[in-house]
Amino acid sequence: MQLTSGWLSRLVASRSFQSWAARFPLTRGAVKREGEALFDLVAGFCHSQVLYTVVTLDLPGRLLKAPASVEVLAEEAGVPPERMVVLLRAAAALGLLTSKKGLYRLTRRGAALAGVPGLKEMILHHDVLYRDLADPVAFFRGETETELAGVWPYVFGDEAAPPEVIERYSALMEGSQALVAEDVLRAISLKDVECLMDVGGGTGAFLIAAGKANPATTLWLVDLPEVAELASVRLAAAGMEGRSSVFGGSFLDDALPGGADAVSLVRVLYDHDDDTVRVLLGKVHDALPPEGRLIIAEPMSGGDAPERAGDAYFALYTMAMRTGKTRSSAEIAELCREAGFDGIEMPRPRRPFVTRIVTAVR
Ligand SMILES: C[S@@+](CC[C@H](N)C(=O)[O-])C[C@H]1O[C@@H](n2cnc3c(N)ncnc32)[C@H](O)[C@@H]1O
Repeated sequence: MQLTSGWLSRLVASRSFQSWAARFPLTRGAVKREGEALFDLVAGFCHSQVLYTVVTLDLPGRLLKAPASVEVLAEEAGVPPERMVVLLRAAAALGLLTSKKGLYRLTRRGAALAGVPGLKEMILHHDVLYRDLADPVAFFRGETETELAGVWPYVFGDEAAPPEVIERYSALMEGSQALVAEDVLRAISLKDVECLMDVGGGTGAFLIAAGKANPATTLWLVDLPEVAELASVRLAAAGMEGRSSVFGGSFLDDALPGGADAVSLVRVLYDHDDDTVRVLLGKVHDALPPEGRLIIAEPMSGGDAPERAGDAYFALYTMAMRTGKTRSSAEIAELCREAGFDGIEMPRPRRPFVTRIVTAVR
């Protein structure tokens, strides 16, 4: 429901109007829906914590094997039965579980939670984000020292982070890459691309998917040296050793290799501030030949039409990373133009919460 004028907002906020609208047949349906939506916002934190507990206790994995009673699940999870029933009913209310004849089982949404690649890991690493948001007013005032930057050490140019930290963030990205690659490769044809260079390509999951869909394309990956090593192993395991090259280095310090006719930046820009993005796009521009293509894919802000995933989740997440920023496709397009690109296109996103896409031509 959108209100554009002040007097209308004041009317809707008034108690007498609310009570009349909740009874009047033509408005009571909308009032009920608005009330429910408002209460969902009130309760959102509890919903997230129920989800976090369900995933931490691996209830989806457990119930995928067989339905189970409160008592069995309580025993297995080490939760008292009278508390377990509260958790299970909460998960049922959120559409994840259902119960029949004393047994809990997964709903379709619960089964999706068990099966969507990378989702479980994403939810589990939210413990850090939730700590960062524990005092949200201080967070928005910029008064907190957030921990999330520690999960992504490269954001402060810390390229020599401990291997376990690098492996953890790489696994997190690799796990969730399948959906991104699916949406990008559906939206964009790479069939005319002779050599695709995936910059900040992680362990190669996107490049492997692109390579499978385009068997004639040569595959190049650029990432920090430790990540590049992991990528070489993955590309070899995918049988793509012969058609791929991996470059270990920093796109902040080094020029990008020249010779590719397309460059992809998948979930890279939103890690960095505008100055770093300008430097990176400038290097991509230098590395591409005339008519070379740039493909940018990541979750984006809705801009003038804010949307839940981009503006009420990723924008907070990237802000907690400290150097990050969730931009709208229009903002990304503008940065591309500044770097000398044109021919900007923004294919309609299939699942904006997974990724949006901006493409440009050198
Ligand atoms: C959020 S991850 C995205 C990985 C992959 N593109 C994906 O979508 O799964 C960002 C990647 O950029 C890489 N990266 C960050 N700073 C970098 C730098 N200065 N030079 C090269 N790669 C960098 C990280 O190591 C990481 O693999």
